[in-house]
Amino acid sequence: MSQASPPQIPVLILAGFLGSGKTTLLNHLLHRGGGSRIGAIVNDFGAIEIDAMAVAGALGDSTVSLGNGCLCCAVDASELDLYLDRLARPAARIDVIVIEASGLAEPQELVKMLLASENPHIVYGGLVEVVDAAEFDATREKHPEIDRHLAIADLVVVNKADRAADPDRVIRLVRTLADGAAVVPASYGRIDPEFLFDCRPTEERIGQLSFDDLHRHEDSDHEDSDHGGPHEPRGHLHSAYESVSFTSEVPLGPRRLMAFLDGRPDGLYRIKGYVDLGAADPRNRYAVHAVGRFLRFYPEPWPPGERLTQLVLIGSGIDAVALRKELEACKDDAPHADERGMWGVLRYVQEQEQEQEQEQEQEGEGEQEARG
Ligand SMILES: Nc1nc2c(ncn2[C@@H]2O[C@H](COP(=O)(O)OP(=O)(O)OP(=O)(O)O)[C@@H](O)[C@H]2O)c(=O)[nH]1
Repeated sequence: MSQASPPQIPVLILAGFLGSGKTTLLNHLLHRGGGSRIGAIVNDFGAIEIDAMAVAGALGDSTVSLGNGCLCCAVDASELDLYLDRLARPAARIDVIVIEASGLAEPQELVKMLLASENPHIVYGGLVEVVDAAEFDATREKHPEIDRHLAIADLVVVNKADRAADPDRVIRLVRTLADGAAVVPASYGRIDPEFLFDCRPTEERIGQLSFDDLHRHEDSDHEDSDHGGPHEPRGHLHSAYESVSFTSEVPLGPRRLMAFLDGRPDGLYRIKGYVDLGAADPRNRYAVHAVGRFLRFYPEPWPPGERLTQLVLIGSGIDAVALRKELEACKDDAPHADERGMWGVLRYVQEQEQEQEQEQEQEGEGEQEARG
């Protein structure tokens, strides 16, 4: 028998602003990762673990969920270590671990936590930043810190190329900010998995991401913001954001829900979760995603046994009490569906189906482009 120690498992960090497409990309990897066994740690910002639910089906017991708050603000790395231990045990036979950060996490904090890990079975495998090409300018304007995240990335995925008015301009701009890291365009996170499994930081980059350097980044955070709670370094994106969770056993009426969504305040940047539309469609639940002004519904059959509306709303300057009250007012358990009630919802399903059809047609083309 060989005495050689088993190879260390690379741990990748998948980061990127709210709604940029991290979960979509992770799901793509899980379905298209070839023979590699992927373990995932999913960190949700909201109290309901929507992202973890979205990947759990594909992974079974190789997913670990760290909900309700940013992992980057954990007091120490011990909780993360515990989960890494679980995934890295030889019996799990995992080849690569992906940590999906919350959309408000500070990537350098996560890198620091991984570099501090004493687990001999793992090695830091690089930072992947996902960028929403359609929202990039607006996000940078609001959060100039994003530039810093790109500067420490090992791979930047410029996602939602299908939605951006001029994706090439965004790609060029990202290249100037990404400090030599690889930059690949994508739609629906469909990149060649090889990019990730090969994105180990170069020696140069390990040097760049020394503790001293990361602390330096943290110091500058403290200078440029006046937000932040007692346990959160100021300047962290999430210090300005709040999340509201809403759960209901009573279905929501489609008309009422659409009125709520159409009138959502600008500060409410992200909504995600699952909605029970009751008699309007008893067979399906509706996954809902809002990112800025973008809104989509994805109907899918209810999993056996569970019928619950679960939503997470994330925004800055939002009125949590008022939002909860508005959602309460959407409840409607009328036994018969109002025939036209679903029209408003279906408008946002249809477009997505068309997009995906177009996407499927372009898929081969896109992958070729990503390779080039
Ligand atoms: N048009 C388009 N939509 C996309 C693309 N990638 C993701 N989406 C949609 O964008 C929404 C958000 O995607 P997610 O993958 O949940 O984003 P995320 O980064 O995990 O979100 P948070 O965890 O909340 O930060 C969903 O409705 C996705 O279907 C893309 O390339 N093009």
